[in-house]
Amino acid sequence: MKTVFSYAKSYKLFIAIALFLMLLELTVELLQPLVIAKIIDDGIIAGDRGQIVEYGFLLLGLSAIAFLSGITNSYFASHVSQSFSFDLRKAVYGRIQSFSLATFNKFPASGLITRLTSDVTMVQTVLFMGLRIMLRAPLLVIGSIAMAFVVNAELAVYLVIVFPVLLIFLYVMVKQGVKYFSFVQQRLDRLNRMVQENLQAVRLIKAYLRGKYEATRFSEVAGSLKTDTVKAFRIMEIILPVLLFGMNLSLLAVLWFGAGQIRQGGAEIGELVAIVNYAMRMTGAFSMFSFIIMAFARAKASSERIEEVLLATDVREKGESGETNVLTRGEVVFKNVSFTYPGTDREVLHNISFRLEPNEKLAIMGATGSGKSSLLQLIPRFYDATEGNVQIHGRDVKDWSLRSLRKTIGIVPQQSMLFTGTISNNLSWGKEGAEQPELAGAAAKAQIHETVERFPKGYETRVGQKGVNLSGGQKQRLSIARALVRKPSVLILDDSTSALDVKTEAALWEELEREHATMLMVTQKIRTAMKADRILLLEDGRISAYGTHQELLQTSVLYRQIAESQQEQEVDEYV
Ligand SMILES: Nc1ncnc2c1ncn2[C@@H]1O[C@H](COP(=O)(O)OP(=O)(O)OP(=O)(O)O)[C@@H](O)[C@H]1O
Repeated sequence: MKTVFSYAKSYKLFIAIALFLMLLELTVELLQPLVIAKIIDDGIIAGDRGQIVEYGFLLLGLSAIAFLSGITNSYFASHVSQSFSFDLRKAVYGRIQSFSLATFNKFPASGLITRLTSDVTMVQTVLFMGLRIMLRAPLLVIGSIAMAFVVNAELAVYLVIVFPVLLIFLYVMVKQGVKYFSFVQQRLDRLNRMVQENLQAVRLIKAYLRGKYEATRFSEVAGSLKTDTVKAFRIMEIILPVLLFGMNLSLLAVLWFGAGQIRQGGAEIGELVAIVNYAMRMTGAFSMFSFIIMAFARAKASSERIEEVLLATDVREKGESGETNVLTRGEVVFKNVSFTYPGTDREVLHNISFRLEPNEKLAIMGATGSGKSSLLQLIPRFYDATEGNVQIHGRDVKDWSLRSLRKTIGIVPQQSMLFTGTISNNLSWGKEGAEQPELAGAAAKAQIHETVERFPKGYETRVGQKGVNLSGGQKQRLSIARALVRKPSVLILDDSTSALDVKTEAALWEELEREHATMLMVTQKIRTAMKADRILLLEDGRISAYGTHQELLQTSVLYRQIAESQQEQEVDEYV
């Protein structure tokens, strides 16, 4: 909890003010029974109206102070807790953004969402309670006991007799509570993961008529969340009645022995009333305990989960900082590169070496799972090569700052990903502050400008979540335009033209050929690959062939087979 609550440090002054006000409210509250005792003993029983009025005004004054300090304390407590949760959320989000992919993959996305939302809310609530009632309740109990001893020590003893038992009971309950609430957060993670997956795959669920099956699965997951939450709350529900039972036993003892003392003249009525009043306040404080313990148990579980993110070790050798240089040369070199995904033991790339001069265009081909995407991911350092090195602009990628490196690379991923916003917003993602003509120019190269112009709102057309209102081909071309806006010196296209028709793809290729960028393009089509300067054919993570189309036709049996099969396919399609 230490790391999480260190984010409250910036609000030290406000925390001190809130705590001071809380103590003031508490002190006033503890003085009130004393004044009531005075009204009874010195005023009512002694028949002195002057004393009654004097102490009456004092009581009113104390109530006013308690009221005002209570309200001001609430103001500061909520200000501090809201600002704290804002800072904490920002820090967790920033940390997630800074993760290398290897670390990011260790956390399911739904788990990160729960941490950013409900876990942060839990610790925020506990900080608010801490400044408002969490300390107040135990202090009220301790203060009430102390004041009861001041009023009448013999009777006060009956208030503390049950204490050790109640404390042991509370300790056991807190431990259990933390355990069960941590289960509850895990269940919440699972539920989030499932909802996220289902909403993403809603078309698939409809197409495969899996709605009913998924609804049953959802009920099971939601059901286990319910069961664990009920279990956790049941533990908490036991706390209050047990505490109240213990306190009521004490109160009965106070009344019984207090009445005896009054009969024998050993105590005043006002004293007994004051001690009963303190006992009632203690009971009230105890009833707050169950809420506090519940919140504390949940916050402890939540803060541990948040700290998993904040304190995660993220191994990336270099490149986190450093100045941003504009890298424009554009050579790409792979030198004896082998690669194994972190946390696995199967090498997916073996001893890959090739060199691309600036502006050279490389087509990468290979069967599914042969390592094409894995190879491309090493250039922007989504992962680092396990052996050998990848060089760009004449230096090892690890020697550039990540910002410099990524600023000069344009990436079009295998699955086009667009964001909610306008088409313009999506395109300017490639280059912050890009002017409209730049966006339109890039869109024209990506063969999507005319289509966008035909939309009633043109570039201001809103794109739904993940581009739901666009076709697969339109999304692919917008993703390409987004990369081109950047004017990258290295352009990476990971099978990003699969949804384009032959004519559009040819026109796109003509534009890309003219682009001043070294290009690595995964493709399954020989017709596209043959236009590249070189072709790299991968087979099970190894280079099976490398050269021009003509060279590969001569040297690679596999390439020839692919070429022939695609030619036959085209003839079949034509016939
Ligand atoms: N994040 C990952 N963690 C572990 N293994 C992975 C990961 N991503 C891919 N792999 C494995 O690496 C191998 C190469 O996958 P890769 O995605 O590079 O192939 P590909 O040639 O791009 O395939 P496709 O044409 O289907 O996209 C596969 O065996 C795959 O199972």
